[in-house]
Amino acid sequence: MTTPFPKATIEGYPRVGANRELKRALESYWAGRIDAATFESAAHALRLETYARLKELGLSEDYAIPADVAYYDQVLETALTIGALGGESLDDEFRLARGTAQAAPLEMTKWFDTNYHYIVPEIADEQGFSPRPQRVIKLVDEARAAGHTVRPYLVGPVTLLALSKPAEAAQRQPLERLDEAVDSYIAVLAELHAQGVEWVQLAEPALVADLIVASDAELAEALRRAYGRILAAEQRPQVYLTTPYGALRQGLDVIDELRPEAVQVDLSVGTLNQEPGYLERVAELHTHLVAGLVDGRNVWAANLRDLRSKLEKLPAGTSVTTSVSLQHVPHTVEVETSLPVDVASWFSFANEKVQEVVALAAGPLESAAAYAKADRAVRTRAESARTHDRAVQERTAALPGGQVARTPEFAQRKEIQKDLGLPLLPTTTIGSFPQTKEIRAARAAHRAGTLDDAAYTQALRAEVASVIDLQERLGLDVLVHGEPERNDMVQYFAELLEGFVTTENGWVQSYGSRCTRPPIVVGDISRPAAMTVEWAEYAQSLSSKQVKGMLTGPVTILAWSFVRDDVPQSVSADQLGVALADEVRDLEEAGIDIIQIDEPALRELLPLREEDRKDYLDWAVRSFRLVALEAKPSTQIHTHLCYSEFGQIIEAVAALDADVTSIEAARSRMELLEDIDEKFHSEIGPGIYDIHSPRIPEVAEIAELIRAALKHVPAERLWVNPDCGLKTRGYAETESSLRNMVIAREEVLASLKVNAPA
Ligand code: MET
Ligand SMILES: [Zn+2]
Repeated sequence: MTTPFPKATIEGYPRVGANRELKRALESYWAGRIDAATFESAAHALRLETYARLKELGLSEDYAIPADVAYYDQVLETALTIGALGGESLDDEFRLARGTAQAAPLEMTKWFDTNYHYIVPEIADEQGFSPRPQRVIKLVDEARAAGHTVRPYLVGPVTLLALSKPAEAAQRQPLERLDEAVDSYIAVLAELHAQGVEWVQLAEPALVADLIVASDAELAEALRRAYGRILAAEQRPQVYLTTPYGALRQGLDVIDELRPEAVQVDLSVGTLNQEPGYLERVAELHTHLVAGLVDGRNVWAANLRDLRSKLEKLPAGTSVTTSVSLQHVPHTVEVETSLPVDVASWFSFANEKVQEVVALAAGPLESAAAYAKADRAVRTRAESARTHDRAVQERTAALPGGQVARTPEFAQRKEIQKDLGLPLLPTTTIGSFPQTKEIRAARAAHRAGTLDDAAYTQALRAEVASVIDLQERLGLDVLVHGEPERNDMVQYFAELLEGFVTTENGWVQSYGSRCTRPPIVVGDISRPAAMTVEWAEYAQSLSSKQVKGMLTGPVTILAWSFVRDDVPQSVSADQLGVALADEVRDLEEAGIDIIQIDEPALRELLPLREEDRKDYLDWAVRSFRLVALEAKPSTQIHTHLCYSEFGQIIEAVAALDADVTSIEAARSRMELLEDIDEKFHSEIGPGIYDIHSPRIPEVAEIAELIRAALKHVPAERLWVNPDCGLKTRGYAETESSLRNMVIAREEVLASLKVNAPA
């Protein structure tokens, strides 16, 4: 007798803890304040608390609760479980994730199109795959001892290998190792079976994306190969194959042939809009269907009646789950006591989403109260003046459609901007200077009400003055005010714009122990008053050199917030575009001649499917251009990008039409610049040193990088700057690094003059 798949489940749950208990335990352990046993027992207590809570919220059937736990990252832990990396201990995991004094950590990159970052396994040719099921068995046992029958979770073999990369000098691509990896999965599953586990979750989100390493067809073929064997194994739990984050294409037909015992599909509103007909296609599957109806990646209360009608189009007996793991949303709305009351009822965080899943599965007769509450939330939100601002809508409706362009064009602007009087190879920084303990303490005290506005402003101004003084002493050409007033480059703007709310405890895991608190776009966006002018103006008053105004661009603001689900993102992007354009105008009026609009997240929102990308890039580029559209030709507009490789979207970066583009390049040793000349017209500041490391770059190596850049970009177009902002660094290293940067620039400049034809 086998246990049937539960009627209601979720794909995953936040791991850090409602009060960020795991974060604290991790950081205490890393700092040596607690030992391994204390750490493990804190993590163990947190897991059991989570299981008990989920049960209480309604996930009471056996195997309804996923044991998707990981200390650092689920990809890394799966790789350790199948023995793809060597090592398996706690310290092995942290060594791989965080590096040591001798060894660099593994790379980290974005998990599909979310703001979660996973650890990229690097697989060496000589690395065998030896099953290490103990980690998962331990989770099963500890849950059992507490009376819970949980469902072990592993990233599936196709996704694991598609997201891995070959170790240095490895000849073989990870996906070529699929058969070996599958052997190890089979062994792990056999061990789970021996322990009496009846369901295991294998997550295969790679199937919903067009990846650079493999096309949709290739991934579907890998799926066939891998699961053909996994499902043929005799000693195994029933397989729950999940496909979150989007719609399957060819993978869906393969799954229908393979027939794992249960299959999850993402049926969120967003995915169904992208992929019309998906609901009908999945309804035809010949397996137990688990409908991912409750949207796991946003914070909006579900329209239960609408979702229930979708569920009714699926075969009788279909189970209900979330579209993706709930790890992307905060724990609970309950603790948010300072949200406006009307707004609070529109939100569902993780716990509330669990209740939605349960109510959907039970139906409107059994859960009448939940449906009535959902109806009310849907109605009041649609009717609220907070979501619909007539003036904002009229303003964006009056904008020209399609692409917009700043005039005159770049070549003419460049002539006009010569009046800025900048030297050849100008030096600058990306914006933030170290956020000192004192600044953080002042911000906390101000928040807590123990430091009044005047004293807080005074502390910030003193910091700005010292940052300006430092840059003057170092001899930088274009200065910044240092951004001490910003807790975060997105939250700062969200707090000052209409149309956003921010939470007090809405933490979500970004990576490892790192959490962020994304603001929420609730409605139409506008700018009630200038946001950055007082700081830029004050900084400019202290120097005769130009000070750059510093703005975060529309795409990055949206990428690092929870967005609306009642309008397309392009609508919010246009609204942000014109709001920030007003800020540009006010900065110009305050005498600021250089304005930087940061778009580090431009690559992040790139859709998983190839055919959706053009559309995205069109509205993304448009929103940036709206910000700069009315800028005076004499105003030099900069942009800054980092955090990813931009090769794939380099044309869109060029299309931003900034006058100067600074871009992360030090780690790839200027590779990016190889064919930049044909694709790019603007001036460019490839990051000349890596700010992610405390290491102080030497003059010679910076000079070498500048020379490497000069091979691809003429001196008239080249800027010299670090890779990114300096807010995570200390002052001592910042000062030495920037000093070396300025000296290196002088050296290169001198040799250019010597070599120049008379
Ligand atoms: N202006 C910002 C800073 O310097 C840009 C950061 S990009 C992640 O911090
Ligand atoms: Zn950056």
